[in-house]
Amino acid sequence: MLRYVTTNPGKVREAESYLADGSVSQLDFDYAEIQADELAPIAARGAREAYREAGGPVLVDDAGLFVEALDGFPGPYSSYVEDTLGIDRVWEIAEPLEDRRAAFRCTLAYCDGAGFAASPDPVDRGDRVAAAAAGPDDAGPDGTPGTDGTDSETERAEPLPVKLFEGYVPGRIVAPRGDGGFGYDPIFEHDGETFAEMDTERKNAVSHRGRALEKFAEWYADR
Ligand SMILES: O=c1nc[nH]c2c1ncn2[C@H]1C[C@H](O)[C@@H](COP(=O)(O)OP(=O)(O)OP(=O)(O)O)O1
Repeated sequence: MLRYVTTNPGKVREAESYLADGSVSQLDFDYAEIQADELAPIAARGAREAYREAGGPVLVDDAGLFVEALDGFPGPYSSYVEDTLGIDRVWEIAEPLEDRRAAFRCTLAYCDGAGFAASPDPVDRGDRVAAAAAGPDDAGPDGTPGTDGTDSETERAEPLPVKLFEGYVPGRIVAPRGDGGFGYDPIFEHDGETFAEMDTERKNAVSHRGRALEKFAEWYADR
């Protein structure tokens, strides 16, 4: 059973349509998020921690809103900024900007305790630490074992391999509109509609999470 690791029910709702019925369940686990400028190392670390917690395959979803004229703020800190300022005040910060272009980004990190380069023998998966690297197409710098050093919480010689999938959607920050979705959806407009004005199916067809899930689902089915 694959566990989709998040405390956010909005993410689960969107992920469900990409993951076959009954093959995945939510793991409501609040892994420690490291401080980093990019989502990939945060998601990769989270996936290793969640794998140890779950004892089986996990998919971690780390996402954020990046405002161009604010040098990517709030980016990896989107969750903290939503909880502290809230989206109305993020709109107030963006309103005076001439250029309100922004993007949502999502990184999915998959970890099952095995490597991914060679086709792994399912019987041999267990607790083995494989040295195989994540594929170059979808991997960020942290997808390759050894790049973030030894995990201090364990005695492992190498960090567990993690496979990364990234999704991105461009748009712009607008005054809040719509009741659907979650998080920053009411202030993020894509193609004339805010994400909060779209239903889940329409949002998935264009969103950062939809793109990342599509890549993951394709790889997962063929692995
Ligand atoms: O499609 C989206 N539509 C609107 N807002 C979104 C979206 N995707 C991410 N976001 C915002 C919500 C949160 O402020 C932050 C994600 O933070 P992030 O740490 O990945 O997730 P989280 O704290 O909500 O739950 P968890 O870490 O348990 O998965 O970006």
